[in-house]
Amino acid sequence: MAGLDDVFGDLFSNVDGVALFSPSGSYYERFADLEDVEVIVVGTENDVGASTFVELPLEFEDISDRIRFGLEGALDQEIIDDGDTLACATSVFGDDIDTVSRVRADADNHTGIYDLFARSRADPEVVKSVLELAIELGQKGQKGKPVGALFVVGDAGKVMNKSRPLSYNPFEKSHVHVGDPIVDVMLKEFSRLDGAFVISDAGKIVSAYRYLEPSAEGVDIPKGLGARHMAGGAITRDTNAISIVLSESDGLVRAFKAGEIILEVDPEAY
Ligand SMILES: Nc1ncnc2c1ncn2[C@@H]1O[C@H](COP(=O)(O)OP(=O)(O)OP(=O)(O)O)[C@@H](O)[C@H]1O
Ligand SMILES: [Mn+2]
Repeated sequence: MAGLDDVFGDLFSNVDGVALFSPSGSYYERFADLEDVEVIVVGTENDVGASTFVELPLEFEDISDRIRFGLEGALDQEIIDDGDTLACATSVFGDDIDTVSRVRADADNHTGIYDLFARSRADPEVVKSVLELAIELGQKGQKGKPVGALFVVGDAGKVMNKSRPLSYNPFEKSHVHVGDPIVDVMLKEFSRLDGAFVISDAGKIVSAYRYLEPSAEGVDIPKGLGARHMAGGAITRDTNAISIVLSESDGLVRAFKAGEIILEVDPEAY
């Protein structure tokens, strides 16, 4: 099998580092004695107590999203340099690591998936909570029926200025935050209603029922998507908010930042 080692060995020869995605403790330990190899652990939790760690907001089902998040995070945290080549080891089929990808960290080829969480106006935990809520809503729907929803997160003052109420605001005088289980139930209940939810940087629900009126000029959203996605994308170009949109028609959750679509996830995969 020496021949195969030569061929597959190219995948990890001369790499600048190894990124282990959610390794088990025993897997991680096997790297401890290797010399001259920088080991970066990427995962939703640092179970193995690695000293170099990039936290994932969720275990991205899409492998390229998972790897991009890890590399963009490692670049941002200055763990690796632009142009470094990494062997990224992750699991595709089961719980154990079964796949190695050789990937070059290219700062110019920046998807913004890490920035969406770590470099948005809103608190990363707030972005994560809203994304989880949208995924859950996509899985369950409202009383079994598919439901759509639009969450605009961060820079709430400006978002309020670029929108108008469709109805009375049920959150008018309340001081409630996303992530609170009762609030999550309320948000799911109100998702039947028209318009957008506006959420502050700190996660306070500022309003429901907002009709967004951003200028949609020059905003590029995937073909086939309608007014909800157009408004959700455009508001993130006119303000420093990000938006998370659940589509009633195709069931996918999409995130927008700076007028661009950054992430697309299928709730059924979680
Ligand atoms: N500018 C807007 N601001 C807030 N909500 C909006 C806006 N435009 C549309 N919506 C909401 O989106 C809903 C669906 O509109 P539409 O079908 O055109 O969007 P879509 O992008 O195709 O979304 P979906 O994939 O869920 O159908 C509307 O009923 C309304 O509640
Ligand atoms: Mn539609």
